[in-house]
Amino acid sequence: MDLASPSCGCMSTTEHSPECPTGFIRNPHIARMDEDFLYHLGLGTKTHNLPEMFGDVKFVIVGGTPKRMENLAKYLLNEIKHKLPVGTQLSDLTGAADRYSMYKAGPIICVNHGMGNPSISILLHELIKLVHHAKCKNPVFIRLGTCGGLGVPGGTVVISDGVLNDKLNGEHEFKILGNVVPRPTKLDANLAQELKAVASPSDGFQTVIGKTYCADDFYEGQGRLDGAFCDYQEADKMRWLNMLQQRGVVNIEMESSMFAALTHNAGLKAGIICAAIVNRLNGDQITETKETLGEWQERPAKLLARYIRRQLGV
Ligand SMILES: O=P(O)(O)O[C@@H]1C[C@H](O)[C@@H](CO)O1
Ligand SMILES: O=c1cc[nH]c(=O)[nH]1
Repeated sequence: MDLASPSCGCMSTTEHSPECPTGFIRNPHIARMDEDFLYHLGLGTKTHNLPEMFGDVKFVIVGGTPKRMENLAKYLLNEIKHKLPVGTQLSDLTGAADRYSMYKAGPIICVNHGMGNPSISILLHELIKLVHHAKCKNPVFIRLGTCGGLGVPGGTVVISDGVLNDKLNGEHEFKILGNVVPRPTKLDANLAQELKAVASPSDGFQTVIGKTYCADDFYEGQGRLDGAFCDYQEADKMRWLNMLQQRGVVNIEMESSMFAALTHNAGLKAGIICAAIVNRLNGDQITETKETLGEWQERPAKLLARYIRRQLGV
């Protein structure tokens, strides 16, 4: 399969420059389509005026659950002091699609991605097409989530500066037409530093930067001993976790490799900021109270709000 010669003038189909003139999508078929309907978002180029609805979007925030994204949008709305048009309220913009939920807080959209790489992949294809069709200018994509920490206590905020796959390299292996197509899982280094720069010693929690290991599931894929199945021993698990730690891995979650590979392929500035909800060197079960988990999950949102306010100058 020849995937090596993009028409945009970039080095290759896997290394587009952020200034790439073709926009965010790398698909010549789309321009030939009469209509592009983003099925899982319930939005289309004919049914909706996407530039009018989303042309002002500067930040695309994704995270697992619909409720977290709705609460985040409410919080950010207040933080950036944005007033919704009179007579309107924050509501799910995905209409009848009923797969993902999307909330718009001025120049920010908050969308839930479900669990795992396949789920976030569908969403990102459609979000990347959305910002393309809406003609958004330099939107920044950020995944805001939870993770297992590696050698950091629960409540630590982890900013990713790279993503490793199960082969311990910085690629996501896409399966396309029966071929394995590796694409780099690169995140924006400046964005990681910008997010870290808004953390403060007075926050009452620590914020660290490190590598993220992306797993395909929560249990055996992350070396847990508490899944329905387990054919290895505690010592095997610890050997693997220690080996990951030696490679610079600070956290483990389930969407980072797809997120990094797709946003990088689109030439988008992108980053990942997560709250660790367990230190995997100490155990597997998540046993904190709902209140504690809720407070921990607000921590990355606080840093995100400071970063966005700084960018918007508000
Ligand atoms: O961002 P969230 O908290 O939804 O993501 C992590 C990774 C998995 O999707 C999920 C597993 O509990 O949490
Ligand atoms: O341990 C954890 C916690 C949250 N999400 C994960 O994928 N793993």
